[in-house]
Amino acid sequence: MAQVYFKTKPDGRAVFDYYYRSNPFNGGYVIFAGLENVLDILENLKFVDSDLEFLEQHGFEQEFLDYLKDFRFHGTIRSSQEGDVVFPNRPILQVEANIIEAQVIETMLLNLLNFQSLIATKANRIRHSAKDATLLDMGLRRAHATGGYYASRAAVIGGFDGTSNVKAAEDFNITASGTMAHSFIQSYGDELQAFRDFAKVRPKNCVLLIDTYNTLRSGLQNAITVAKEMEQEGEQLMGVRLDSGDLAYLAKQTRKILDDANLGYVKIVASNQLDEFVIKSLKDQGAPIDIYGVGTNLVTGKPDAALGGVYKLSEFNDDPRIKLSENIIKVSLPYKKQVYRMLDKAGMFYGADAVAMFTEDTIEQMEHPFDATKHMSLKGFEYEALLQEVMTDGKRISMSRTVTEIAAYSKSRLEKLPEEYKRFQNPHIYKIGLTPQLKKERDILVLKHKF
Ligand SMILES: Nc1ncnc2c1ncn2[C@@H]1O[C@H](COP(=O)(O)OP(=O)(O)OP(=O)(O)O)[C@@H](O)[C@H]1O
Ligand SMILES: O=P(O)(O)OC[C@H]1O[C@H](OP(=O)(O)OP(=O)(O)O)[C@H](O)[C@@H]1O
Ligand SMILES: O=C(O)c1cccnc1
Repeated sequence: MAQVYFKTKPDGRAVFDYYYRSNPFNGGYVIFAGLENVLDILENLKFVDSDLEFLEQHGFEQEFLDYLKDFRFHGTIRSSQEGDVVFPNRPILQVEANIIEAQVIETMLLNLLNFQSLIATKANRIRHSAKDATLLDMGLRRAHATGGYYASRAAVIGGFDGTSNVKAAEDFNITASGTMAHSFIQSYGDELQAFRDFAKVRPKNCVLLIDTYNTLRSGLQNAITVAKEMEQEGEQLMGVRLDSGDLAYLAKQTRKILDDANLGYVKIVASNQLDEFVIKSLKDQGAPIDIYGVGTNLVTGKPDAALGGVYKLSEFNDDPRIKLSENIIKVSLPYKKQVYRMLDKAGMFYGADAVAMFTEDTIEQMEHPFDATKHMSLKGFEYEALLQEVMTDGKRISMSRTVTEIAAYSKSRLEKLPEEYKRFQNPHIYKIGLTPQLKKERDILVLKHKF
């Protein structure tokens, strides 16, 4: 496509929208993640000699390859802030650029935003169940190959506290954490000696895995012995980890036995195929678990596996563009747009985002995108414009934000979303409406292209 654009309309200006059509996990929202990584790539995007040689072998013309040699992204990006709570069928990010530049970045942008938004959302659901407990990502070994790297980043944006993925911890400046594997204890055969050696070499943040042989009769007793020995050395055992069996029963027994041994400070860590539902159930059963380690279900976004975000052309050389579909919900929104979020008197999200043409300066009403009987007056509402310019002419216009800052922002945004949108069963549906002008212009284009 890029080579054809280069030969036929090299100066074409495009506007593309990134959005998704339905919430994952039957949930009520998505946590938008991956923006900083997209901006990093856009600032540094180029074709090196080996890329050009590869493309030459695939029949691309010399003139086009010469163009790619000096290729840089010079576009403008307007976007929701990374970490914000977002909803289906409204632009989350908008790219305004030369058509070749805007097209070449499509798959990279979708890959980063769809995956990280899926995992940040899953992480946030787990955070919702875990309440104030500590959450650790343990998923790299079960992740879809290199996806694990970005999953660890997204997990922290969604509310996790740390990761066992040391490379992600180093690169994204997030907390690295870990306990021990069964193989460590198996290698000794003698569980007590394994615990002793570990505690001696790594006394700080030491967590002993107690289910290799028998959780209550062997692992816990040996952990208590080592905890007492650590006290003699002026150290404290941080915790014990349960990784099998009935986690509620074992956590209650473990807590009682630790407390009876005057080890009230020793924390209980639990892992084993956890997700938001198991953690909620454990909480409901009163399991005294302080720290949850979550792997597979987090980093694979189980059971959904992908967020179906799309990248659709909405304007070309200042003319609106539309994509029709048999399925009315899949008809795209033409024109360059802005999205406004309605706030209630207390500054909480009211439950409605209005999509407007970028050129509209007052918005007074929003209409249901397809149901002519449904509309809502926006008069008297405070609102926020959600698509903010983050990149102009290929350059970021503000400092990049750290993962910790993004996570804090995400938390503050979620606090503004009323609880009924966060529940797991039949969450309240957040309203997305179109201004009458945008709806009218969309319908004119639908009729123009209809057969
Ligand atoms: N009290 C509980 N309430 C609800 N779910 C639990 C409870 N205890 C454990 N689970 C969950 O039930 C599932 C049990 O899985 P599984 O049968 O593989 O465990 P296991 O047999 O104890 O472990 P392993 O095979 O590793 O020895 C896991 O997802 C676990 O997190
Ligand atoms: O269950 P997940 O949510 O995916 O969490 C991570 C799991 O990975 C580890 O087990 P694994 O069997 O890989 O190794 P281990 O022998 O070290 O426990 C760990 O003990 C957890 O059980
Ligand atoms: O630190 C741990 O205990 C850990 C890390 C990754 C996977 N399973 C366990």
